[in-house]
Order: sequence, then C-alpha cells, then structure tokens
Amino acid sequence: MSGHGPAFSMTARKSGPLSGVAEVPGDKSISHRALILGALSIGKTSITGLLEGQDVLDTAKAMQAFGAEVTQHGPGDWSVHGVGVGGFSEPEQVIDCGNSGTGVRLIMGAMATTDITATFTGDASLNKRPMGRVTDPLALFGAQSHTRRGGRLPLTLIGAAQPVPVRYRVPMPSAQVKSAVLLAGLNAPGQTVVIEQEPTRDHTERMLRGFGAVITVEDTDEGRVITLNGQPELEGQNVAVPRDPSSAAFPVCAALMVQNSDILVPGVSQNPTRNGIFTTLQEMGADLVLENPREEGGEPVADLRVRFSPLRGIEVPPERAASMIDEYPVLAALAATAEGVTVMRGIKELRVKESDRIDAMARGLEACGVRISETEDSLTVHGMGSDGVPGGATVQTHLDHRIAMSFLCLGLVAQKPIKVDDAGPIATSFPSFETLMRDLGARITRDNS
Ligand SMILES: O=C(O)C1=C[C@@H](OP(=O)(O)O)[C@@H](O)[C@H](O)C1
Ligand SMILES: C=C(OP(=O)(O)O)C(=O)O
Repeated sequence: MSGHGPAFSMTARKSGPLSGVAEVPGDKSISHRALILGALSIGKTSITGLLEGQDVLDTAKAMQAFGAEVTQHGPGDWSVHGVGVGGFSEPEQVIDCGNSGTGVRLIMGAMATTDITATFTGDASLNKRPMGRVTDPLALFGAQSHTRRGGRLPLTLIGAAQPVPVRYRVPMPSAQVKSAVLLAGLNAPGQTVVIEQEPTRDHTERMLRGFGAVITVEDTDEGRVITLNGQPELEGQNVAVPRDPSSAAFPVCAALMVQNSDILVPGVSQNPTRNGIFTTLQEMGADLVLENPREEGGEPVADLRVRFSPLRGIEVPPERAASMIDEYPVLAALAATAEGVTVMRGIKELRVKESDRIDAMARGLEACGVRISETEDSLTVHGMGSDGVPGGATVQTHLDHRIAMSFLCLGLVAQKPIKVDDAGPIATSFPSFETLMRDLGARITRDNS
C-alpha cells in the first residue's frame, strides 16, 4: 500500500527554548532523481543519505516495476542496478505514486519515449493535481495519455514507439515539468531543448551531467536554455544525498520563533536554486549563520546555526519564489509571529501543490486568530509579535505534509495549543520530524497516545 496510513491528529504546545543538533533527512528532490537516473543507467548506482520518506519509497517501488533492481542495504544506504536509457520494461501493476507530484511527473517523463504502456495513480491529494502540464509536452515526443478525469490521475501513458526530440518552453516555473521533458529527451534521438523563463531547481541538469549525459545550460534573453543530447549511455554513479533545505526550514523557523532557542542544523544543501528561504529569513532579521560552507556530493552545503530572533515582516521578492516554493507555508506561520506585515507575491503555483497551500495557510492562520489577506497569487500575513498569536484551533491539513509541519511549529509559540487534524502525511517527506522536534525540546504530541 502506498500513502501514509490512517489519519491521526497531533498537537503542539507552547514550548521552552529549543536546543541541540537537528539532523534533517536527505533531500527529497535529489533522492527521487538518484533512483530514477540509477534505473536509467547501466551498472550500479550506490546512494547514501537517501530520504526514506513515503514519496521516495513509492518511486523506488516504481523503478522496480519498470525492471530496475533496487536494494536497501541499511538506513539511507541503497543501490540500484539500472536497465539503461530506453530499457524500461512494461510494468505489470498500476504505478501508485502515493502523495508525490515529483515522483509521478518525473517517472512519466522517464517512460514516455519507450515503447511501453503504464497506468499511474496516487492518493486523494495527488489525484486532484494537474498532469496536463506534463502530458502536453510528452505528447510532442509522440507519447499518448488517456484519462477520463480532465488531465488528472488515474492516467494511462502510452510511450512513443518512435520518439522525436522536442524544443519546449515551460509555461510555468516548474522543475517537475522541466525534468519530465529532459528525462523523456533521454531516449529521443537528436537534441531536446527545454527553455525556462525563471530558473527552478537544477538537480536534474546537474545529475544528468554527473551520470554522463551531454547537457548544456545557457542564460539567454529568452531564459535558461537547456540542451540535452539524446540516447546517451548513462553509467551508474555514487550519489551522496545532501540534507534537505525544505525539511531544514521547519526546525530553523521553529528555533527563530521560540524564545532563547539555539540550534545547529548540519550539512544542509545551499544550492542557489533552493536556498531562497534562508536569504528571506536573514532579511527579516534572523540570527541565522551559515557555518563551514563546503561541497558534498557535488552540492554546496553548510551548517546552519540558528538562534531565536525578533523578526520583522518584509515583502518577499516574487523573483525569489521558485527558490523557496515549498517554504512559503512555514514562512507564513513564522510571519504571524513577526512584527509588521509580510507580503508574499508571485506564488500562484502554491495552489496546485499537495493542497491549495495559499488557501490552507490562510484558513489555518485565521482559525489561529491571525489576520491575513489573499489574492489568486499572493498571501499577506499581519504579524502579531513573538508571543501574540492566540492559537487554540484545529487546523485542516488536506493531506499536505508542509501544512501539518508549519502549524505544529506555530503551535510551539501560540498562546493556546494548535492541533492538526491529520499528521500522517508528514511521513511523505520528513518521517523523523516528530522525534527530531521533540529531541530539540518541542512539545509536540500525538493525540490519544
Ligand atoms: O522537481 C522537484 O523535485 C520539485 C519541484 C517543485 O514542484 P514544481 O515543479 O511543481 O514547482 C517542488 O514544489 C517539489 O516539492 C519538488
Ligand atoms: C510540492 C511538494 O512535493 P510534490 O510536488 O513532489 O508532491 C512538496 O514536497 O512540498
């Protein structure tokens, strides 16, 4: 079974200072890609630090269904024996990607130019999310998709028997769409070109190069132009997955909110296409120091030293949105404890994540006594100061891990406890969240246990 099991609620209560070392798990984006590129390579890929969240486990299972041999050797320590570019076999079962947009969209790309058919589904959240953004460009390669649900899962994809290369301008800032097109381009002859107006996370480009593909990236007047030479022979690699900046954002923001906190979050990726949240926090006045910057597994990483800081609201520059897209929920929670107003614009993409995150944060913050306003592509939060948030609400998480974790962080400083109705989805990206936060001193508990 995929997914996160039965729903259970959790409650966060006003806590004393957070302290200690928070070792957050491996990066989710890189973990998915390590498994997929490993499966498309010849020979053995060894992965350390793989995120063992449900999203990534579902991708591992899918790679087995397409014919790769995927083995766990120990915690975070995995290997993949791949089948080579174009070597996927037709899966016997429906591919269930659970809660994961990244999983399903990248896997559809990876199979779209092979002469096989697969049917994809997911949980109630994933089955509501738009897939046309991926099946449209995949159709240009010659793949066909069938769905009765207006571009939603469940969906059957018939891979192109004779794929042609594609030149595609991605119409929204989306690393998933970009990556799906590049992965499809692997098994098309000639050059596939993807153009993105705004730079999004670049793990696919970096890792394709690392696995032996010829890929170039040029900054031009029309945007970033990425050119991939088709039908390379990819070779298995050793991948050391850095710690996930999107997961790190939760203990980091919690420490900034809870008075007298002082924590260290070691080895967190500082890839410039991912680190917008840390710049934003510093602009709000955070005592957040990047110590010991270094390179690990081809990614820049640093240790984050974070101390409680009185924060002020800011306008987050919209051009920074792609580099912190998954961090807006926790930023909105944090903004409720700042002095002054925080304005987040250019975030329309949040409406098509695991939940409509603008709506989920707006309703949850209102329930906690925080004044907000929203438009189709923005959210404004009126800060109430370090201990001014009333709390005392049950917040609906809508099968969205980041909504659940954001409100559990806010509950650590609210005047009255904050409960989230379903904390199950946290296991999709950050299975150790509860123990890690408790070890730092956070009063987070499962209800009725
Ligand atoms: O490529 C990826 O690994 C991801 C891309 C982003 O989605 P979009 O491409 O839909 O913006 C992000 O929200 C998601 O968590 C992971
Ligand atoms: C949006 C997210 O993931 P995905 O799109 O892979 O479901 C996320 O992890 O915040």
